[in-house]
Amino acid sequence: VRLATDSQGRFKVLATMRDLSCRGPLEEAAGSALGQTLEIGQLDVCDEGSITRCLDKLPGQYVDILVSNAGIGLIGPLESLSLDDMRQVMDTNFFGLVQLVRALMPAMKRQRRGHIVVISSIMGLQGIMFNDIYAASKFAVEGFCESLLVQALRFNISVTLVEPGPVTSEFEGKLYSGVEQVDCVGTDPETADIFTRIYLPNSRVLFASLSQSPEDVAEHTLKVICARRPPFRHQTNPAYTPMLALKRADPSGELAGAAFYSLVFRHGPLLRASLHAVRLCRWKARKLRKALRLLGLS
Ligand SMILES: NC(=O)C1=CN([C@@H]2O[C@H](COP(=O)(O)OP(=O)(O)OC[C@H]3O[C@@H](n4cnc5c(N)ncnc54)[C@H](OP(=O)(O)O)[C@@H]3O)[C@@H](O)[C@H]2O)C=CC1
Ligand SMILES: CC1=C(/C=C/C(C)=C/C=C/C(C)=C/C=O)C(C)(C)CCC1
Repeated sequence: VRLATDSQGRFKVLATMRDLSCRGPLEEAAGSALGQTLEIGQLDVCDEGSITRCLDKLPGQYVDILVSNAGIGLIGPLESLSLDDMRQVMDTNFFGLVQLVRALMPAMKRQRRGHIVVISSIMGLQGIMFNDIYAASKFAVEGFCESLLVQALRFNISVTLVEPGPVTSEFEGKLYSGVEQVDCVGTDPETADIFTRIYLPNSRVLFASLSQSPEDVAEHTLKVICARRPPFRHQTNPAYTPMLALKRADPSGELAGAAFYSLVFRHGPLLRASLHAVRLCRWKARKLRKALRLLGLS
């Protein structure tokens, strides 16, 4: 919708979803752009036939820009997760992207033009406890794109990984409802305790304090799409810069491991207090911005 309602009218968007009966909210958000600069198509990234049918509707099976966004999360102790659920994550987040790129890249190569924009995650760069499979799927995405990049550049195709931290979408709610079903079956009591008493409360506070809106991520995505020389990686949340700096500072991985261990097991109260403080500052900043707007000062 952000692209389709671009004030300069630069984009014609084919927005896709796997279940077209859910298109109501998208149609509403698109408003007058619907049928003009925004069309809706069916596409399930896990279904090759659906990808082919969708692309067959495009002239020359070509798009200038692919934004690959479909993704699902999975949290919990490894022992309580089913292999089927793990495969579903890899199928959607990784093989879904692979299938899309494989289907779209030949036309981009023929045109010697295109931009592949992939919504990855900060977890494509740094693993987080109890997100083992989700992080693995995003690491796979990053390795795939990194390998593809040089060949793509030869054909004048740009590749960009957009790497958000937590985002306030339906993603978080889906994660937690999945956890209620998992109920830590098959895990030892100590691990179950770490997950339910340490990870979950910290993760909820972290989402509440540091998350971005989907609209904000959309603005970042628009920015990389419009860049004269699109970056290969683009992180959308500066709050995660220190976490990534630890990794860069010590390639052995020891520093990052020790820092996470301390945050989780030694300085939990400090972590939560800092996150609450961040949340308060953000709330105050929002209030201030609103007041300035009301006074006509911004
Ligand atoms: N929310 C977050 O904290 C973060 C999210 N991300 C990434 O951002 C992207 C968007 O997630 P977000 O909007 O937050 O989460 P949502 O759960 O709100 O949206 C994910 C979307 O992916 C769609 N989807 C899932 N499986 C398929 C499939 N097989 N084919 C087509 N579409 C599918 C879902 O459709 P349906 O409604 O049919 O299930 C849903 O619309 C994901 O790649 C995610 O990994 C990255 C960093 C943080
Ligand atoms: C950083 C951090 C934590 C959790 C981070 C989370 C939960 C990040 C979620 C990111 C998402 C959802 C990315 C989606 O792709 C802990 C373990 C609570 C404590 C230690 C520091």
